[in-house]
Amino acid sequence: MALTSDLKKQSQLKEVAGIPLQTATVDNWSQIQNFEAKPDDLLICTYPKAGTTWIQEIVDMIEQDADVEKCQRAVIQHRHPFIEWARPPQPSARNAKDCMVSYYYFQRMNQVLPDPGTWEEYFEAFIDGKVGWGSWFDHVKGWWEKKDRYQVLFLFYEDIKKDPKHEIQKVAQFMGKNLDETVLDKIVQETSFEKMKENPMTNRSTVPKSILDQSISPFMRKGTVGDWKNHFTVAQNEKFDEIYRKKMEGITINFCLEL
Ligand SMILES: Nc1ncnc2c1ncn2[C@@H]1O[C@H](COP(=O)(O)OS(=O)(=O)O)[C@@H](OP(=O)(O)O)[C@H]1O
Repeated sequence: MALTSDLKKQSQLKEVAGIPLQTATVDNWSQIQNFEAKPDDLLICTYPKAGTTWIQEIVDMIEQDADVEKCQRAVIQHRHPFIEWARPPQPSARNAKDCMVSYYYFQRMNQVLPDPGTWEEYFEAFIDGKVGWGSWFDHVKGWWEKKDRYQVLFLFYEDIKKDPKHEIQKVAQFMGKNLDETVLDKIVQETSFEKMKENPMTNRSTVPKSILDQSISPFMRKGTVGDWKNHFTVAQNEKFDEIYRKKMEGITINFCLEL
């Protein structure tokens, strides 16, 4: 308990160009900024809680031709290290409302991120981009505007949820892989929420409780589209939609908010 609250106290974020980030990231920023990708590197660029772990597992399963044993070689955060963790594009977007709810629970259970406060407080902080890794709006707008200029595959969490086979096929094509039907079906099965929730290489169960306290909220929490409806009040929803319209003006992007 003491360790937990000490970590929480040290979990204040610092900023780079106005974007709140973890202290270790900010302290190593020059090294991170100098990262040079190799021509065949594949970057997964997700807003927190948008389905990072899901797309990481899908990409690894594609690379390994659905060899489950090979995908068990290490935990997901080692198979696909985070550049900004200073131990070192494929943006995946998830609708802002579900991201907000998922992030709120994550900040409650993650002892190295600041305490999110009440849901009402968090709602305001998220809208203002005063959360780790900054504004959802800036992330999505930034990548959406760049997607046609670079070799970028823009994916939506909600689409993967709706038709995983079709979306996984799209990722494989982007990676230049031709998957036969059996391999594809296996990837769909192995990357389902239920399977990944039970898989110690993806469910973060190997991370100590002093860092991720899964008794507060599991890392693999619900994995659904539309959980925001259980959290947003009518007034919050109206306010959010108004802000969304303003911030996303001129962006022709359609997020699915329920299935
Ligand atoms: N296979 C699969 N299917 C559906 N949903 C899945 C899957 N794997 C992870 N998830 C859900 O994604 C949310 C976690 O997002 P991230 O992996 O981006 O989190 S993190 O930023 O890396 O901490 C988190 O969402 P919530 O359940 O809404 O909290 C996870 O449950």
